[in-house]
This record gives sequence, structure tokens and C-alpha cells, in this order.
Amino acid sequence: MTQPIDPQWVIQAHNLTKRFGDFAAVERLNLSVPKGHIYGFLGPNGCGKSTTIRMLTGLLTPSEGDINVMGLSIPKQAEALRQHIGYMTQKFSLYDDLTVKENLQFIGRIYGINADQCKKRIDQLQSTYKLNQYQHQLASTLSGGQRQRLALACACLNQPSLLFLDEPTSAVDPQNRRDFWEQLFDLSEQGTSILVTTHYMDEAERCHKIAIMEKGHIRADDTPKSLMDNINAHVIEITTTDLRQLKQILIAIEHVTSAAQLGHRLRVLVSKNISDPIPWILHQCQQHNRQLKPQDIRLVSANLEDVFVSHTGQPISCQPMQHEGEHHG
Ligand SMILES: Nc1ncnc2c1ncn2[C@@H]1O[C@H](COP(=O)(O)OP(=O)(O)OP(=O)(O)O)[C@@H](O)[C@H]1O
Repeated sequence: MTQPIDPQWVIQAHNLTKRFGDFAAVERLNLSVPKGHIYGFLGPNGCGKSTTIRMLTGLLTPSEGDINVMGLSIPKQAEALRQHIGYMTQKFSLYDDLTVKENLQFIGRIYGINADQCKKRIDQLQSTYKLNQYQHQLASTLSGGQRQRLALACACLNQPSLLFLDEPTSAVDPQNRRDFWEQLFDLSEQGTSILVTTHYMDEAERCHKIAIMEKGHIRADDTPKSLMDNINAHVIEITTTDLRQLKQILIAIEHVTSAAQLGHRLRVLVSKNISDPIPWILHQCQQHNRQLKPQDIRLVSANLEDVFVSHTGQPISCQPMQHEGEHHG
């Protein structure tokens, strides 16, 4: 039995909680993903992104809460949902001892797609995702970028209306990441809704909307622009010498929420409780016998990394390692 769902939302979750023993990996999470959107899920390692996705796809039973995905009540109707979604896991979940084509054929059989239709669909996907020349190659021998394209092709085989992508770009190089996002925008234009987790701020900025998670909770949820415009901190850049020492001084001061060195600059977040942050920083430095000239310091616009740090208290050190990938197929 399907549940009524407001047609503007493709996912609605209410009070979603998952406990592993005493530990709450996800706690009272509320989430609404608009239909047709690319919706980004951000947050430090271990904050509960994958656990949330696994509950939304019906793979993990919540401890508490309600989930409605495309009108289906999850996990009760997870089997029916499976026909309409695609899920690309962090590890890409390919069958290493099968070739590219065999991986796709296998997924086709799981979905019960008839042989003729499946063949057509596989030809189409191999062409879209530049896999034709690798179709007889074992998945285990593919490069990072080729594996990523095959994983996306597998996730799209059943022409899903909703795609879940869990860190799909963590193992590929910048060119492959760009190409991958082009493919996501193509899918989005064709009407596919996409929920994607990422640690990359440039990717988050491409999303229609994002949610920032921390310790099992959603801390912020809006368009990237709105999050940047409404950041709850002043963003200040300081260009001077001996930034390491200055950073240590500033980070110990109340109302300074973060200080990060970017080459010859120090990027500092100061709480909005301080109304006039530049004179305030100059004064704080003086108090610590550190002279700063007014021309060394300026107020700048927030970027998404500032928003991330202001909500999680963490730098983007949680970014995955960049693996060597290949450029074009
Ligand atoms: N089956 C499980 N049993 C016990 N703890 C678990 C289990 N699955 C996840 N956790 C814990 O729940 C927390 C959230 O994990 P999750 O994988 O959802 O994080 P994440 O945000 O996806 O992290 P990452 O960015 O590193 O992929 C972690 O502390 C993890 O150790």
C-alpha cells in the first residue's frame, strides 16, 4: 500500500534514528528531498551519512522514525522501492571476476529485465559511460575512473527515478570527477532525483540543495547560496608573517571558531556575537603582544567550506585520499 506523499518531495524522513547498542549513529533526523533535485549530503567521517542512506534505501531498519520514499513506506515496502531506485555504494560493489558487460547483464537479471530490452539498455549504457572498449575486460582490471563509470551504469540500469550515490567520486581524479558531475546533470535533466554524499566542497556547491550532518544530526539544510549568505560567523582573512604563531593565538580566543592557514593567508571565523570583528581582532592581538596592521586584515564573503566548518567545528581534513585515476576512457 502506498502512502500519500506531497508530490514535491521524493524523500521524506521524520525523526529517523539508528542506534547500534548505546550509540546513536543517526538521531531524530528530519529530511525532505525535493523531486528532481541533486541533493548533497555533507559531514565529517562517521557522522551518519551512509547509515542514513542505508535506512532510506530499506537496507537497514531504523530504530525509530518514519521514511517515505516515492510514496512507499520504508522499510516495509523496500522490495517495491528497489525497482525504482539505483544505489551506488562507496566501494562501487562490482563483481571483480565478471567483465564489464557481465556485471551489467547480472544486474539486468536481478531486475528481471527481458533479454532483448536488457541488451539494448546495456549497449546504451556502455556508450553513455564510455565503456564500449572495456566491455570484455574484468572489472578487477579497470582503473578507478572506469570502475566509477561502470558502477554508475549498473546503478542506472533499471532507469531509476531516484539515485543514491555514496561518495561516488572519492577514488577518482579531478577530470573524472568533472565528467561524472556532467553525467549527473544529464540524469537530473532527464528527471532523475539524486541524493549524493561528498566530502568535496566544489561538488557540494553544484548541488541544488545540501544538508550538513554532524554526529547523527542535520545541522543545516538549504541551497549552497543561502547557506553561504546566512553563515553564522564573520569570515576574515589575515595576510601577514608568522601565521603559525598567530593561528595559535587566535584559536585560543573565545568567539574565534576556526583559524585555518591557506598559503600566505589565515582564514578566521569569528562568532556573530562580535559586532565589529576587525577592530576586535586587532585588539585581541594587541592583548597578546602581537601587532597586526589594519591593512593586513579584511572581511571576506563566506564559501561553502566556511559554512561546513561553522556547523561541524571541523576542517575538511576528512576529505578522502585522492587516488590516481585515468582521464578519459
Ligand atoms: N553496523 C554497525 N555497527 C556498529 N556501528 C556502526 C555500524 N554501522 C555504522 N556504525 C557507526 O555509525 C557511525 C556512522 O557511520 P556512517 O558509515 O554512517 O558514517 P559516514 O558519515 O557515512 O562516514 P564516512 O564519511 O566515513 O563514510 C560510525 O561511528 C560507525 O562506526
